[in-house]
Amino acid sequence: MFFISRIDTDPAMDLAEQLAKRATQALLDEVNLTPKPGLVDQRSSGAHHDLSLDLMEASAHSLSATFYELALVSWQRQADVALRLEIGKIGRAGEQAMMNVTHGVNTHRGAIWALGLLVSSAAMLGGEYERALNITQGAATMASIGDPMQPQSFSKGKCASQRYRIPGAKEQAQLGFPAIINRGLPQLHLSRQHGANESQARVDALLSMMSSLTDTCVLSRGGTDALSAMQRAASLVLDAGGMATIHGQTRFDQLEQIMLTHYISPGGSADLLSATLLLDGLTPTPLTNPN
Ligand SMILES: CC(C)(COP(=O)(O)OP(=O)(O)OC[C@H]1O[C@@H](n2cnc3c(N)ncnc32)[C@H](O)[C@@H]1O)[C@@H](O)C(=O)NCCC(=O)NCCS
Ligand SMILES: Nc1ncnc2c1ncn2[C@@H]1O[C@H](COP(=O)(O)OP(=O)(O)OP(=O)(O)O)[C@@H](O)[C@H]1O
Repeated sequence: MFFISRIDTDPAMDLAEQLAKRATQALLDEVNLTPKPGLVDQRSSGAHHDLSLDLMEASAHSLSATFYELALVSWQRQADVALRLEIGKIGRAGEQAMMNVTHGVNTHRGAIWALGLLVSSAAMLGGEYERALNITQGAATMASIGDPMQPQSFSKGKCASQRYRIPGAKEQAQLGFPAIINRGLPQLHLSRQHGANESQARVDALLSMMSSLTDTCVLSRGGTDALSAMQRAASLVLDAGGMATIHGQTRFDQLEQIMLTHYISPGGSADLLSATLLLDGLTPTPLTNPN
């Protein structure tokens, strides 16, 4: 007689593992996507003196444990202050773990925030979601609950938000990631439908977000003139047909020139591209209507 030994698997741990793997992969896919204007990619460090592809990849790998913990603690929980406190603590510990790996360089702060909230929301739903909106709405609810333990520290993003009176990373999450829902995901699906290859479609998605996002990375380095110039130039690439066309690629070169002249980098859009790729993998139904 044979006995089959059965090891019970824990659905919460299974989902947490899957979400952590996907979130880390989304960060790796974003940084490896080439060409990107002003950002670290496979060609160069763009407009960054303290970042490199190796550093970004090491940082992405270091965040797997944070995403796993965020998902595990959120499994089938309701959005409330208790959970907000827990994920705030894990998110800040993740920022610290990232800083330890990068020796103090900010590689992925905005990404921990955006992908962390999305991973948490997906786990709150117990992995049961059909559309990206289901996940972004839960993330928005969590982002809107104040964290009483949040330290009142200085940040360039907060400073730019207040100085120019524009929404930053926090507000983007509290509003349910409109840049992803209205720009990144629809553009990704549209470009694929129009025959762009996967890399071209992903760059188009990045450009679509760059054309409207009030990116505090850009504002703190270049002010409103640089932000407007970047938004305009990104939108011209898409107007010309996007990265799958010769005209689009010519406009992309012009955009890249603007980024390097102003020494600016769309870090916020890059974070939201990672989040777009994560959601696209979790909920592959297109947001656009092909008709
Ligand atoms: C909200 C965060 C990102 C801090 O934002 P703040 O603007 O104050 O700081 P900072 O300039 O250091 O980082 C902003 C980051 O967001 C990205 N970003 C910039 N502009 C935008 C924008 N308009 N939309 C989205 N992301 C943006 C940038 O890439 C940048 O890395 C976050 O670090 C935070 O508050 N964390 C606390 C931990 C927590 O509660 N975590 C819970 C979920 S994991
Ligand atoms: N491929 C990428 N290349 C560069 N930045 C990226 C990339 N992907 C995401 N980012 C985001 O951009 C942010 C870095 O922006 P930025 O360099 O403006 O931050 P900083 O270090 O606070 O400012 P500064 O470099 O002006 O001193 C990171 O926190 C990260 O979230």
